[in-house]
Amino acid sequence: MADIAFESLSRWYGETPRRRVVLDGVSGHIRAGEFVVVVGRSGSGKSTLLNLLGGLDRPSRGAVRIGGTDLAGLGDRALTALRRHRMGFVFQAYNLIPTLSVADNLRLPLSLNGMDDDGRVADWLERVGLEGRGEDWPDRLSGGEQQRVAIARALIHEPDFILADEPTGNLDLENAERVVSLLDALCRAEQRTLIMVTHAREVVGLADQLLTIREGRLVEAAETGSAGGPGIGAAAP
Ligand SMILES: Nc1ncnc2c1ncn2[C@@H]1O[C@H](COP(=O)(O)OP(=O)(O)OP(=O)(O)O)[C@@H](O)[C@H]1O
Repeated sequence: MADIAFESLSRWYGETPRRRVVLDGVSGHIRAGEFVVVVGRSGSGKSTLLNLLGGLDRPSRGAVRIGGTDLAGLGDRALTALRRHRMGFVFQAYNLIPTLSVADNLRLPLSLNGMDDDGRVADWLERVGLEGRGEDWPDRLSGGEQQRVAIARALIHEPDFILADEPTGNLDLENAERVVSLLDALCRAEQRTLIMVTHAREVVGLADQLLTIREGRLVEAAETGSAGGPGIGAAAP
């Protein structure tokens, strides 16, 4: 388990005079085991920040440190290894491999990490409420079911960090609530860090930390209010 620190993080595209700055010197600290929600308007830089924290992209300036290790000091192979072992990703479009069964989709991160099945696939299918569906093709599953497979796939190799980019973007309210509470519960049970980009404001109430981005900059908490408020499924006061 490790904290993530990011300092003066910037990402731009192109060169001056056409340089386009999409993330502009953002700093923060994410403690191991926290649920962090990233919100902001479309195009504000949320996915850009998530991709930098997850080592999917490299900053133009500034640093990301995971447990004190500066990602800039890692070559591409080391960065790939860090992502493979220590991170799990969940995207809006599920991104399951359509030519592999559900169970084989779950076996993929295991084999990439040199881990045996040892009942893990069946265990994770059960944890996400899909017991007995391992031999199905992904396209036989509903959107909500596919996203639950994607959650199992992101967690099965026991990563320290789960990065989720709009995981409920394609789902109706009922499935969205189920996916968010599943991710929250599964990460909290094992003290895994969960960083989620979302447009669903109701998720904010579940977060330990809220990062609000406006035009590439972090908005101070005092400007947005705290991360309190009722979450998905919370009883009305
Ligand atoms: N490869 C690229 N080249 C140029 N601009 C890019 C590139 N990738 C992203 N951008 C721009 O960076 C800005 C921030 O994009 P980002 O995907 O981080 O926004 P976002 O807040 O996640 O948006 P959304 O909520 O719509 O997904 C956008 O204006 C986008 O057009």
